Amino acid sequence: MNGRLVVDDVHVRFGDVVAVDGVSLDLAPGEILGLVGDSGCGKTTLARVIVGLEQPQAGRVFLDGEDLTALRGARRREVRRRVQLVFQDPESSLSPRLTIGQTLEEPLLVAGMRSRRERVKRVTELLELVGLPATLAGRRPRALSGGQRQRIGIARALASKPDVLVCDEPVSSLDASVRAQVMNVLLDLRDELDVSVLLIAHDHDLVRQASDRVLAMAAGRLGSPAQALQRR
Ligand SMILES: Nc1ncnc2c1ncn2[C@@H]1O[C@H](COP(=O)(O)OP(=O)(O)OP(=O)(O)O)[C@@H](O)[C@H]1O
Repeated sequence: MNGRLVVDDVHVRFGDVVAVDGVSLDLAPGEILGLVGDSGCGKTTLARVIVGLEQPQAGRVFLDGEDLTALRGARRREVRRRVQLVFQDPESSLSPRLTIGQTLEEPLLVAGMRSRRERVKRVTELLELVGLPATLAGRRPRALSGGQRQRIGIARALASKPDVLVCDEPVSSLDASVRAQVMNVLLDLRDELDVSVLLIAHDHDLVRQASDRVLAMAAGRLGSPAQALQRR
């Protein structure tokens, strides 16, 4: 089973600010690992390093034994697609000009899926995976609710069939009433697709309920094992 993610002693600083200060963690295949911590403790920076949007000054990230920080060119793109980020704010991460279908087709095109018929079929599958009707494909983001938009954000991350999803505050922009629904989508996906999930949020209760294991981050570092909360 794929999806073992190992973060090994990652350091990131922005000028004088130490954002991530020697973080190591291990996400097992199919595991949901929670990461909690106050605003500014470095969670988003760590997420960006893991998905390759930020280059660490030191440390490495391995996916199934392969060092993601050392990969270049086509191999980098190939392995990178296996680790996808679900953004916090679907409002700003979805293009208002594109229909939902076009948004979901984009990563399929990048992955080389040339046949339009295949893409349309896959878009329908992706919508189904996140519990949305195929008819939404023709709509634009503004016609959708916040919860539906975040489901589209998750579907887009799933388009390239990743082994790892990094979810950075996936429900914090949503109303309390729809948070549980969107969290359930993530939990179902883990069971259905065997995807590993790094679930980042400041809401301890939400993370504890959804995760197999929870790590706490403060001032760029992970807490001692005594601070880590175990659900099982
Ligand atoms: N691009 C950047 N340039 C300069 N400083 C940055 C940059 N990105 C993050 N920082 C700083 O690094 C520290 C960690 O920020 P980060 O966004 O990773 O924390 P966070 O825990 O995700 O917070 P939040 O929950 O508010 O997003 C903060 O002090 C932040 O101001």
